[in-house]
Amino acid sequence: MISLNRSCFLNKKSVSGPCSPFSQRQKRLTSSSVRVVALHSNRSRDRNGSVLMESTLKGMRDGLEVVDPNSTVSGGVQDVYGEDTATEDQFVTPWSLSVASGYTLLRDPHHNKGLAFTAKERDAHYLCGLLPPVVIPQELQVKKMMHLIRQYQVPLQKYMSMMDLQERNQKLFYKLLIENVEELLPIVYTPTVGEACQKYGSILRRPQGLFISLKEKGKILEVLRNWPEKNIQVIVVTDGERILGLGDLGCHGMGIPVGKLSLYTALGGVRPSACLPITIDVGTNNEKLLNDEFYIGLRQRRATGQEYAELLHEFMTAIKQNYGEKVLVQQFEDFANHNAFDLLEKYSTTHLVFNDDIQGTASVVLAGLVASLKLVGGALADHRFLFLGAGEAGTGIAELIALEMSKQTNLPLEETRKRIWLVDSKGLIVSSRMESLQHFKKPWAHEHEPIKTLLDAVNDIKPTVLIGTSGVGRTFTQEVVEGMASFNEKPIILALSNPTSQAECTAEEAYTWTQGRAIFASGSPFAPVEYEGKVHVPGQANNAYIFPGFGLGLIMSGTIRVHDDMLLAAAEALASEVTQENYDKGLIYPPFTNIRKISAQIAAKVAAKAYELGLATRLPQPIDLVKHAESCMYSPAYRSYR
Ligand SMILES: NC(=O)C1=CN([C@@H]2O[C@H](COP(=O)(O)OP(=O)(O)OC[C@H]3O[C@@H](n4cnc5c(N)ncnc54)[C@H](OP(=O)(O)O)[C@@H]3O)[C@@H](O)[C@H]2O)C=CC1
Ligand SMILES: CC(=O)C(=O)O
Ligand SMILES: [Mg+2]
Repeated sequence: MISLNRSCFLNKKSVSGPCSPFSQRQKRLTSSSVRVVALHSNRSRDRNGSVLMESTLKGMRDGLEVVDPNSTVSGGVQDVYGEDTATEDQFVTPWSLSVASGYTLLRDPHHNKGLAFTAKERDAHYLCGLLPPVVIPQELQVKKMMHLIRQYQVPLQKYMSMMDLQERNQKLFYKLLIENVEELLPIVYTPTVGEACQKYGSILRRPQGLFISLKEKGKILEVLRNWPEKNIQVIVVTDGERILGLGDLGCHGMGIPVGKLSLYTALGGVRPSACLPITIDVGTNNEKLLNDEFYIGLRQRRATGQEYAELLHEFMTAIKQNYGEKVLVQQFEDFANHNAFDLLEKYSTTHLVFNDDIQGTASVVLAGLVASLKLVGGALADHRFLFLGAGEAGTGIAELIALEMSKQTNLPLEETRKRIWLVDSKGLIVSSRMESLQHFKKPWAHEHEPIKTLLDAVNDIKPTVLIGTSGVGRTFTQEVVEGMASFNEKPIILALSNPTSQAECTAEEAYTWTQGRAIFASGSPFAPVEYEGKVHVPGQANNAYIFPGFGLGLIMSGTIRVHDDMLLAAAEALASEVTQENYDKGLIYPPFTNIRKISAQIAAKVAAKAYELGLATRLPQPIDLVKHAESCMYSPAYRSYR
């Protein structure tokens, strides 16, 4: 394997054949007996090298002269490519050829193995002297990295250390994450990713995804083509307007698609090269960011209305044009609800789109509720549900619960919805508010006297399940939780808002205020709590349980559209993974330790449903879908280089 990273300057005159950068470079390679392993014409727009070759050839076609810099250099190390001697008015070509060896191989995160390169590989790939003599196995590298990460006290330092590793050695990053998922999930994902987004402008080192801003209007297709990987299977896209419960973080929201996609790989086994994080930048209404000198996005207020819709439409069209009609899961993430529902509805008939906050969250919460029935008894339809928060997560979950109840009871949706109540910032959603309600709240406007506060709603409706999706921390007050405990033997309390600071209550509060009787889960993780001698382990009700396996199921079956029944299938698969041992600890979700196996089960159930519905295109259907899912999964083990 070889790689070049050289430059050559061009003057605006004519091209002189023998001195063309291509022939010069080839001559150099031959003379130094370096083996070109792959220089395929079909890599002409592949990462680094071929793109540059093409731009150089274009330069030649445009009538540029290649000047031999040898003639301008006397003595010492030759400035063969003229990069040292070029003046500001001379063009320099940033030569790079993508087949990596030597120093460049060490800097290629896809292929770098660091100290794990064997002696033979070091010899064959020009690495001798570039590494200290020791050769260590990947397992020891994992141990060493974990030791280093554990020494950092500040979560953001751990996050940055993980991001550095991802940029340095991708396989090691994923091995670390897969083998230490419980410990590292709170670092690469919520809650730490929230802080990382808040400080993204300061901590960003290398771009980790595509930024598509209003400036790119009219040329989004070209921008997509700048991404080095071509075989994309999953895109996670945000416009940064509702990042976790932290509000509008504009372009700094990029941390979310990056984090979600690292989970697609670590938890769901989708190849990292098939994942593309995208941030659409239409400005921000966050005054603090607009005045922050380190802000990396467009310094303007958010575009809305037609301007927004046109940019998004161009983006959606370009995605299809660039990647074709073949399957590509596009996950909308952390859009504000005034755009999220409309985008999902508009594109769900033309694209394979999925909104994680509405649909993935619904599936994960339904799974937890189905599992919790083992602890509290009864059927889903025997329970009463009250939500604080009637946005994407709240109404998304409510709708899937109602759908599942309807399937179980054969009652119409309109009936099953009546067992579910939602409170928003103005109080209980009731029919007298109908006129002023956003469209996604209207199905939940039941006949009832207006109620202003959550506490009054709790005392009036007497729910068996209380779900927080408000994005506002500490809104499940002591009175609210004690109220739940006063009429439920085992109140189910889910504080789903992220990150930890926005959780509606803490695990400790939930257990203490219910005398250890609550069945509690939260969006961001909480440590186990000891209450009167018993240890309670809170579960993590987070869509991270669902979207990686869900996405894998869509990809492996070649599914062309998402259907609600697939969300139900995913929920059923997840719920069935909760063991008696988990229940004994009060858990309604399995631990993340086995998440890859769980993802394979979810993927298999989703794919099976897709085949059943006639939405899968990969035919024939594999006989054993679980085995098939497992066999499709990316492995972070190093490969041997010839
Ligand atoms: N655990 C998980 O997997 C997931 C967690 N979430 C979390 O859920 C939260 C909400 O997300 P999402 O639904 O997308 O956000 P939305 O903005 O769509 O919805 C928020 C809802 O909360 C209501 N609300 C805000 N403040 C209050 C308040 N003080 N009292 C009562 N209601 C209030 C809003 O009311 P109004 O409509 O009147 O403005 C709105 O209905 C976020 O923190 C997010 O991180 C989201 C997805 C997945
Ligand atoms: C988990 C998630 O998707 C959210 O909090 O938005
Ligand atoms: Mg989200």
